[in-house]
Formats: sequence, C-alpha cells, structure tokens
Amino acid sequence: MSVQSKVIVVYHSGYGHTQVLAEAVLQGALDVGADAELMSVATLDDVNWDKLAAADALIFGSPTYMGSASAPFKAFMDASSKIWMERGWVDKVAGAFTVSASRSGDKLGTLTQLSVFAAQHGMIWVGLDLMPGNNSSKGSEDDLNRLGSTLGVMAQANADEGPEVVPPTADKDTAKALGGRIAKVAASLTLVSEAA
Ligand SMILES: Cc1cc2nc3c(=O)[nH]c(=O)nc-3n(C[C@H](O)[C@H](O)[C@H](O)COP(=O)(O)O)c2cc1C
Repeated sequence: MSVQSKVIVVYHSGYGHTQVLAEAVLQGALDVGADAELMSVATLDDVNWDKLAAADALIFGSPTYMGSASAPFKAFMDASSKIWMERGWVDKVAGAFTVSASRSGDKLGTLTQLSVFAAQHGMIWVGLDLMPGNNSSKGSEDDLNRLGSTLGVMAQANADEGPEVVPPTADKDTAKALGGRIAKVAASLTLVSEAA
C-alpha cells in the first residue's frame, strides 16, 4: 500500500545554485509519488507557515556562506521560533542540502546547523543512505555522493560558473536521491501513525 507524503523543499538561493539543487530534490520526491513543492524563503514574506504546518516532511536547502547557512535562511530559522514554542513541527521528517564553491567549503557546518535546527523542532532527521563516491582509484567525479556526505547532500559549484553549468549532474542526482528517500520515509511514518 503506498501513501502520498506531503513534502516541501524550503530553500534560499542567492545566485541560483541552491535553487537547482532544490529542483532536483523536488524531482526526487515527485518521482516516488509525493505531493511535493518548492518554497523559497528569500524574504519572510515568501514563507507560507500554514503550508509548512500541513507538510509531512520539510527538506531544508541553503548555500554555505561563511561556513554556515545564508542570512535569509537564518532569518527563516529564527522566525520559526514561534512554531518551536507551539511544538508545531514535532515528528515531521527533515533533511537538508547545501552547496559551496570549495569541495569542503565548511559545508558540514551548514548541515550540522540545519540538523540542530530540526532537532530543536523535534523533527525526525533523515540523512543520505548513499555510500561515499569518488574515494577510490575506481571512483570518478560522476559518482553519486562524490563529496562523501552522510548528514545531508553536499554539492559543489565552481565560483566562476553559473547555475546552468554547476553543480554537476552527480550532485543533482544525489539531491534527487535525498528527495526520494525523505518522501518515502515520510510516507511510511504516515502509515504507522494512521495504524496507531
Ligand atoms: C557571502 C558568501 C559567502 C560564501 N562562503 C563560502 C564558504 O564559506 N565556503 C565556500 O566554499 N563557498 C562560499 N561561498 C560560495 C557559495 O557557497 C557558492 O557560490 C554557492 O554555489 C552559492 O549558492 P547560491 O547560488 O545558491 O547562492 C560564499 C559565497 C558568498 C556570496
């Protein structure tokens, strides 16, 4: 029996690279039958809190700026403190993705920040189940999870190339995998809670 989960990909993108990843995460969720949509948090006026409240899963996406989430995404995080007070997102599924110019670029700082954010809200964190790619003599830049992340999706986009070129297909496919995984986990949790 399959259940359609409601997934929202909540993101900020200053220059379009995170947006490309958000679209890939969305596609991954749609591919497994989820009712999924994007929500930009570029300004707090863009945030539809009622829609977020109705979702089964929220997948957070921010570029890595100065080793952490971007200021607009942080503004969204801070604005969610009202929801935190009401325990409004408890037991929703959460996951995250980020992109930076450098291969490390301190992206782990961003994913850690977003996982703590989800934990504060009592959400259920889902990371990547993909093995690390490109870490042996047989590996390549085309491998899924080429940057070897587990907490969430890490992508890399050369600083002098636009979002029509980078991040590369391997990173977009990794983002798709996270979208699909989270949509499926959210659907199974919905089944469990309906049966209880
Ligand atoms: C203010 C600012 C800070 C940045 N800090 C980092 C950083 O800490 N590490 C890194 O590798 N790249 C850094 N970058 C590069 C961005 O992470 C990279 O260009 C990313 O693809 C931007 O995503 P966006 O197009 O969605 O905004 C920074 C860029 C800006 C504008």
